[in-house]
Amino acid sequence: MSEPALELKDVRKVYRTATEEIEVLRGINLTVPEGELAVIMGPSGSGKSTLLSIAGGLDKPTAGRVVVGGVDITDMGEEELTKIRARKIGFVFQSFNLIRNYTALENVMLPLLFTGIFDVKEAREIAGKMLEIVGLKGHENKFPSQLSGGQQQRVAIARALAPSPDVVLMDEPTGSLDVDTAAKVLSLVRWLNQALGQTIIIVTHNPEIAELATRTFYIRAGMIYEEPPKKMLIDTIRELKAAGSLEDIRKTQISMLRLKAEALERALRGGKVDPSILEAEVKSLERRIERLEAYA
Ligand SMILES: Nc1ncnc2c1ncn2[C@@H]1O[C@H](COP(=O)(O)OP(=O)(O)OP(=O)(O)O)[C@@H](O)[C@H]1O
Repeated sequence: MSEPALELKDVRKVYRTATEEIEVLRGINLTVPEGELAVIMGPSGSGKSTLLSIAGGLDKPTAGRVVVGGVDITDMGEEELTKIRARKIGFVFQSFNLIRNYTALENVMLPLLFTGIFDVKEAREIAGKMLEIVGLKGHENKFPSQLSGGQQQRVAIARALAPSPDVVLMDEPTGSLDVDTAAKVLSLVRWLNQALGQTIIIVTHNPEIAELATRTFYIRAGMIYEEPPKKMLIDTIRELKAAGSLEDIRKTQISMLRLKAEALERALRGGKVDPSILEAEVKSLERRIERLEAYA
């Protein structure tokens, strides 16, 4: 049984300026089960970025609850939230947001170190594997300025996925890329969702991105609506089954998930993690491992 990777319960957001109040979100109920690739569309100014910031714990709702991987993050303080975000939520932005004077490998290592559960050696190992998975083997020591736009976005995707978060949130991930590069990045995103079982939520204007979705939502006038499911991604799944390296990548992902579970248990023994939160985290990791083993 899939559990929700993300739940928004009656989320409201009101922005107050000196002269007016804008109610951008008017009671959003959204459940994205584990393993889905959900796309949220909507016109400019409809509140897509606001929704994503709230889902990712970067901003607080005016009312309502936000639950990520079984953990309610709504009222968490900034210190706890920073670590929870690093372990449970990955972000990919339109403008890549890589650190200029860090190499590709160091950029991917950074969120792993922020989790507070991995040491430098483990972070380096996982970061190297993730860069390989996104097709950037051999580029580990390059700085962002030495990489193309598409390569930089792949580093950002590796960075978001490296801690095996419950959910990866992407805000217009191809908005800065030309058409061909965008298509390549999108097929990588779809492939990562299918191969790794990674839950991904994308907000976008671009109707082409909705073609990738296992679920499509529209946001309009502060409310969210789900579109009926489109065709299954049968061709992609066939394609993926035919790919020789898929098995190896799933094994790599399983080993990364196990490493994270071990690191969490170590952190618990060291008193670094709240035990009530840890239980939900370890369970969600176990479910992902089971799902990946079942694919094989
Ligand atoms: N910090 C803020 N203070 C006041 N109003 C804000 C703030 N952030 C966003 N808004 C307003 O909230 C509304 C929703 O903005 P948001 O960026 O979430 O929309 P969006 O759907 O992501 O738009 P786009 O597709 O153009 O990026 C807009 O009217 C915007 O002006």
